[in-house]
Amino acid sequence: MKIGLIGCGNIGKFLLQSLNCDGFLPDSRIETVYMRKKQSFKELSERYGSHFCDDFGDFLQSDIDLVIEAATIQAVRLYARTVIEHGKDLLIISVGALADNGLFKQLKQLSELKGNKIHLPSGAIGGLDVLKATQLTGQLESVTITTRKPAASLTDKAVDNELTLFDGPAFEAIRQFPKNINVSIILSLAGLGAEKTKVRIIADSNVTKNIHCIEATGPFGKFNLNIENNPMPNNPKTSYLAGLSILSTLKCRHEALEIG
Ligand SMILES: NC(=O)C1=CN([C@@H]2O[C@H](COP(=O)(O)OP(=O)(O)OC[C@H]3O[C@@H](n4cnc5c(N)ncnc54)[C@H](O)[C@@H]3O)[C@@H](O)[C@H]2O)C=CC1
Ligand SMILES: O=C([O-])CC(=O)C(=O)O
Repeated sequence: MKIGLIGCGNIGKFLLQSLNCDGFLPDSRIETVYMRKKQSFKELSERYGSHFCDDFGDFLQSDIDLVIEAATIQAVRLYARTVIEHGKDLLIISVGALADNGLFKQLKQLSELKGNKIHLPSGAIGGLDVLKATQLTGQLESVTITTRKPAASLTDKAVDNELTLFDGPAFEAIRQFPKNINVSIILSLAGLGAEKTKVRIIADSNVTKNIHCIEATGPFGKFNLNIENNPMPNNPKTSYLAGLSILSTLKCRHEALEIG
């Protein structure tokens, strides 16, 4: 699989290392990277063996089948349509962009029309299989996620113990915390939507991990998931699992046997 990557930050470099240097998926390689800091091209290209470019047209013309977005919600708004219009599959990790129902529908319709796939990995959480199964049959009544991160990842304010920064629906949570609560939107897409999915965000001066606690209830029963994620070394806002979930999504893409 020939991959194009948008964004070369924390997750982007993790993917370059995993695919191009460590060979975790022997049939997949990042061929081209679109990023804006031209001064790092030479060094990065020597390290990872990919072609780096700052012209989006050149990026799309390069020999790639699938584009991975690992940048920002704004980058999804800017580039997702064009990627699909050019007949490429797309994997989005800044999935918070899809809280915008209009954009979500547009991308879905466009990919159906072009015969391309859009992959939305589970990111820094799990349990989406439970939400999808229960939602499909009207068995899901409530979904809540409580996210607790080291205070400095969420606020400049001094926090003594803990401070609840947000308590409300997912669509508003992602508007206020676009770099910290993409997980609430993948939950919304799998379950009850961004208006009914409830979110609490807590800045905690006593934790070093990114902790997500998910509760779902309905006639099916009750579901609880508590995940304590180690952060990525260079961006403590982002959990290591988010990068791993992209590798897993890539691996499953063409497999005959599907688990879960
Ligand atoms: N779905 C999930 O569970 C998770 C999603 N994320 C999201 O994944 C994304 C990437 O995370 P990190 O790598 O940790 O962030 P990062 O901040 O380390 O890297 C993002 C990179 O994208 C670049 N960038 C920004 N706008 C761009 C544009 N228009 N075109 C090209 N490059 C652009 C930045 O210069 C930066 O180098 C973020 O949006 C983050 O919020 C992070 C963790 C979990
Ligand atoms: O990485 C995490 O734990 C969650 C996160 O930043 C996000 O959902 O945007």
